[in-house]
Amino acid sequence: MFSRDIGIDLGTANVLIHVKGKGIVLNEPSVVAMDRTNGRVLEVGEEARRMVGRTPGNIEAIRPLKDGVIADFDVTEAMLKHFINKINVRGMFSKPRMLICCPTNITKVEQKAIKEAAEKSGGKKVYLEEEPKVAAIGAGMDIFQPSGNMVVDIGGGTTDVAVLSMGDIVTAQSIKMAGDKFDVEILNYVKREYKLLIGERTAEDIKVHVATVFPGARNESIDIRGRDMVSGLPRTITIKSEEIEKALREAVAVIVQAAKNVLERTPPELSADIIDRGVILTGGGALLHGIDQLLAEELRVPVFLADEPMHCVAKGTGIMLENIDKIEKRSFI
Ligand SMILES: Nc1ncnc2c1ncn2[C@@H]1O[C@H](COP(=O)(O)OP(=O)(O)OP(=O)(O)O)[C@@H](O)[C@H]1O
Repeated sequence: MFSRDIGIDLGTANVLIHVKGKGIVLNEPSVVAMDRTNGRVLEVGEEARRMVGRTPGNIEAIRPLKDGVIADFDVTEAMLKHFINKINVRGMFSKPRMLICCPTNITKVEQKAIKEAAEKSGGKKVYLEEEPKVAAIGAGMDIFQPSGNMVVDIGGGTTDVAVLSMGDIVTAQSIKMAGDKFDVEILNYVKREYKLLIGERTAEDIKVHVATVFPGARNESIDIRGRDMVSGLPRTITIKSEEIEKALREAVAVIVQAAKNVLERTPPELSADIIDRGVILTGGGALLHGIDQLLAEELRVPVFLADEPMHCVAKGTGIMLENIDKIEKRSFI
């Protein structure tokens, strides 16, 4: 009988749960729909996401995690409980141990808040681990050798850049520039250039279907609908890849700079390893068209996109859970 320890990638955009021996059993957006009048939770995850920007006055679709930290503790707790109940932890033989991934720069208070929410949701013992480390493991890097490995994990709320060696982070930087901010940049561009108001979901569609961040690398277009700011009426416009490349230029420059900062602080022996092994990109933001080419050009090292980049952290928790007994002996957050 396998033990039911579980790993959770508690992300700003998505929550993934990995059960030891089973793999990824849950992958849902981090969204909760609530009735404002009585505080009741109406929907969680995919169902709630469909409501974003489409709710009547008394219903609110909330994203309880913002910039990779807990913005609304009670709602985060309700969301975690819902997801954990969904995978039926309580029906398990015994309470599971939980390994939860969080960004590198969250405060002790925020760490405690995440742990408490997981314990209240049925965790016997809850461990927290830093996201870039687990992402690197999930991407297949052997970070336990005395050699340099560099990972750039671009999520919804945060981008974590880290150089790892011998199982630990040597240099790292976590910035609040990632997928969500790309959406905001696109939304603002459309507002500025076309005087058209669009929603978050539409901005994300543009990012996924036509965006590129490497000049000339993509040539797509998409028809989008929104509300004309002057007439107040619905209007359709066509957006091209080259426009979005310009709209995202400043935002991606911030990520490039963070990667450069980390490389500048990396000991020379480890830098040499990174030239040989390259940089691995993980997280949903790594799927942004052209980001691998742009980073390779700017950093002058090979850059690789991980297999299934959005699953790396959850897969990494699975690998770490295999070694949970060793992990238990170490001092954890
Ligand atoms: N094909 C794509 N192109 C560009 N961006 C994408 C694509 N697919 C997903 N994304 C973006 O990836 C982001 C979500 O990634 P992910 O699930 O790794 O984040 P997260 O782990 O929830 O966030 P964080 O690590 O900040 O807590 C969203 O902003 C989403 O729009």
